Amino acid sequence: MPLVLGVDSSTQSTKAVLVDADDGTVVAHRTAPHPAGTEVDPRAWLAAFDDATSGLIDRAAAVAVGGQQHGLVALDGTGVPVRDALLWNDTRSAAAARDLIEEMGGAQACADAIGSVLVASFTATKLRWLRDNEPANAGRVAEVLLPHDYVSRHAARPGTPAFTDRGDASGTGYFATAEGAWRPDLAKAALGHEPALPAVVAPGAVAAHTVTDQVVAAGTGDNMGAALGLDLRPGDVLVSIGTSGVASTVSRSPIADGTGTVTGFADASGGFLPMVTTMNAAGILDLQAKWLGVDHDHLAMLAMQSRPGAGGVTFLPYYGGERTPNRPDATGTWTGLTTRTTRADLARAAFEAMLCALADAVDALLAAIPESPRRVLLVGGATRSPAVRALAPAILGRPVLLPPPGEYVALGAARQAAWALSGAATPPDWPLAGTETLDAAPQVAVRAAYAALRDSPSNPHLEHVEASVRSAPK
Ligand SMILES: Nc1ncnc2c1ncn2[C@@H]1O[C@H](COP(=O)(O)OP(=O)(O)O)[C@@H](O)[C@H]1O
Ligand SMILES: O=C(CO)[C@@H](O)[C@H](O)COP(=O)(O)O
Repeated sequence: MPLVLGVDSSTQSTKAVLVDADDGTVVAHRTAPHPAGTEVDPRAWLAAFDDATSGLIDRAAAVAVGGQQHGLVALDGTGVPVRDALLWNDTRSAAAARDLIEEMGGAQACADAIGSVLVASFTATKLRWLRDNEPANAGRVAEVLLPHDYVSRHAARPGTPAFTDRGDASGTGYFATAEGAWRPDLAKAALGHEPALPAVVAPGAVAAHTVTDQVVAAGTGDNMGAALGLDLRPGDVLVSIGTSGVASTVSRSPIADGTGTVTGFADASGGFLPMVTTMNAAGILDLQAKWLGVDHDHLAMLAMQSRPGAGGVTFLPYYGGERTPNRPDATGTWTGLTTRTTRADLARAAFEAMLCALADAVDALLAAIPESPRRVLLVGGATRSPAVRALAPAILGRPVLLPPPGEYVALGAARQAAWALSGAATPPDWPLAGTETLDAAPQVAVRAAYAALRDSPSNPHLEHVEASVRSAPK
């Protein structure tokens, strides 16, 4: 029974799971926190990797790292970061995204080239921001990595050249996703000169070895890792509620959505991963709990004391700007507050707003793919909340499958490690037992109230970016 180690270097923490390669049983797990913020010294992720994998990695025959997508780890000629990494949820490069889209010939041309329409999350936009705002730093950039590439190389023997996979590469903005090849010309256009890019390792292949000769697999983006961990099939929709809110599915063919709502990523097993991402998800609950001075259990209890519609309170949860819809400069907008509004209503409104944004994401995803929906699965840190579990099927308007509590990105990375270790053509079959079905009557009125506010012409952030994308040349 060989053991394999899967790691999720996600936005808020590193999670490591040690897994039996034969059947996917988790035998041990550890986590280590990351610094907060949208700009982080990437060496903190290496320290968190060392901490979370300590005592586990020595027991593993193979290891793989899943990581938060996008982001910019810019290294100088000696491999030292030229500045702190910019994360996927840092919106300072929104204008750079608009410029690059225009230079590529408009939104549809951009989607045709890379599979997605650029938003501030994508690495290419951060390279352009660096070129325009920190030219001295930009000039020192010799190599550009994604967060998971940087951590994977740390796991490998010193001197190993950097490597990545097509899943995470598809979120850079300089990777032709349908063809599976870098577009170094696009990286050069963004940065001003051509940086070294990591080798793209095939799904299931051995990418490198550790200093003690353990196999290191390619690793991937966290959402691709979750799809692998849950063995997602076409028609399955995975809703993940972590720092980001994500609705994703796997598909055999690429998409190119010129509206920018659905990003057309590659997955970690040779197919594609159409996906809709919101920037504000579990953090909405964190903030609401802080404002009300309660913990998460109390917040959930309060929310369940209110009624559907939260006593008329509705809000747009765009606290950190938003990506879907594309409103990077937006802020939160609360409506419907009266003298009758209670603390319970305020708590309830937070769950409803978070889930309405995710329901929009699911609808947009389903509208963009040819497959009819098979199953909707729910994962991520916020599923620990009983109120999320109670309200998700009601707001999503369909039954939701809740896999047993687990770190599914890390599990997917472990499955990739086991795949590379086996040398087989396909990943090992790991059964998923104990999935619970959540069901509730759909709350159509709650979604209608949210949609009315989201699309209200009086919303100060509505026109700005969406209009600029619409008017980009075809
Ligand atoms: N009981 C809970 N109720 C609501 N939210 C929770 C609970 N436990 C954890 N969370 C939230 O889950 C989030 C972390 O989820 P996770 O999927 O690990 O995020 P990421 O992968 O982005 O690092 C945090 O924002 C945290 O507050
Ligand atoms: O930007 C995206 C997807 O495009 C995010 O989903 C990041 O990949 C971060 O994920 P979490 O840390 O929230 O899981």
